[in-house]
Amino acid sequence: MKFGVIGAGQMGGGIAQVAAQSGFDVVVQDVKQEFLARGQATIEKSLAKLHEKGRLTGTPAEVLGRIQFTTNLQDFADCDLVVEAIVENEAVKAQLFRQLGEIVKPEGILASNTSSIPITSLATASGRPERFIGMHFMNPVPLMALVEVIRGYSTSDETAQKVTEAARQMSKTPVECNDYPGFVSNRILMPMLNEAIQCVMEGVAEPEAIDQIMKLGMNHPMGPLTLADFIGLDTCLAIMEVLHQGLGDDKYRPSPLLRKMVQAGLLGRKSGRGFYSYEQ
Ligand SMILES: CC(=O)CC(=O)SCCNC(=O)CCNC(=O)[C@H](O)C(C)(C)COP(=O)(O)OP(=O)(O)OC[C@H]1O[C@@H](n2cnc3c(N)ncnc32)[C@H](O)[C@@H]1OP(=O)(O)O
Ligand SMILES: NC(=O)C1=CN([C@@H]2O[C@H](COP(=O)(O)OP(=O)(O)OC[C@H]3O[C@@H](n4cnc5c(N)ncnc54)[C@H](OP(=O)(O)O)[C@@H]3O)[C@@H](O)[C@H]2O)C=CC1
Repeated sequence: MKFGVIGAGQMGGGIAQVAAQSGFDVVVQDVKQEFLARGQATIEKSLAKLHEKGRLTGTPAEVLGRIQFTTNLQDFADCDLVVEAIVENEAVKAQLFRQLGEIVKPEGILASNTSSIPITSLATASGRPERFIGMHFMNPVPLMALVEVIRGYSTSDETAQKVTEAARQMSKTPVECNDYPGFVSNRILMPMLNEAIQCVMEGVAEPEAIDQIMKLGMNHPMGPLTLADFIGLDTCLAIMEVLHQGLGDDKYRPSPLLRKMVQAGLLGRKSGRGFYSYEQ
């Protein structure tokens, strides 16, 4: 299986790593060499950690050796499955899928790791809606068990079956759902994170207190504000916008504080500051 990944950010890097760990030949693309270098460094760190704990089959060098880094989309021509993990923006993703539909061999499957954007709409842009699907990995990809598999309106049974099988080969548990805004994962998770942000805005409690209450009181592994910083506040805002527009209910309105923080460039862990500060 030749496995393609577009975007070498936190999700794309993680997906490429896990695909290579499961023995696939992987090609990962990003728009600039510096983003590829950053993605490679993150993969190397994660592989070293897994190796140290005895949780890696083979050596980090063997796994890394199965990953080709490129800035050229033509390198996806002979891929059997390509997973897109670029910015959560429908117009940008649709434009990419129009190009990929022309480049990837006709029998190749195209998938999006989108958190919320309609799979059916991206499938139409790709020009191969039967061989298009949502393959939604969770962050951090090397540690999280779930892949949410989202069928678009025209996704074929064969495509769903192949992608489910690929997820299992990657030691993940695929769970299917239908194409509604935010699918299941983010329709339920993101309003909770948005509400935690609203609590900060209204002065209900300090961020640390909100996180502690949810960690100690509900046994969540991370508090909601730590998790929002981890996901990326730009991504959280983009998901809330899709929920708000797609479901047409004001209960999904993005918190004004979330909007303001994104406008200020406070994107969470990836920009060095969100609700908390991080070393870069
Ligand atoms: C937005 C979307 O569309 C969908 C989404 O993905 S939503 C986000 C979904 N994800 C979550 O909700 C994550 C919630 N958090 C968690 O489950 C946990 O905090 C976690 C699994 C991330 C970490 O587990 P934890 O028990 O808190 O332990 P923690 O000590 O932080 O990490 C465990 C180990 O894994 C390691 N680790 C963390 N990330 C790693 C990675 N990417 N690769 C390899 N190792 C990693 C840590 O270094 C740590 O190692 P040590 O034990 O040697 O210190
Ligand atoms: N963060 C999370 O927890 C999760 C995110 N997702 C989804 O995964 C996708 C990626 O998110 P995430 O990894 O967090 O985002 P990041 O910002 O970490 O990474 C996105 C990467 O894609 C690059 N990129 C942007 N546009 C293009 C393009 N046209 N072609 C190639 N590369 C491009 C970005 O470059 P640049 O820096 O220049 O923009 C960046 O390197 C989104 O759709 C998101 O909703 C899904 C599950 C969890």
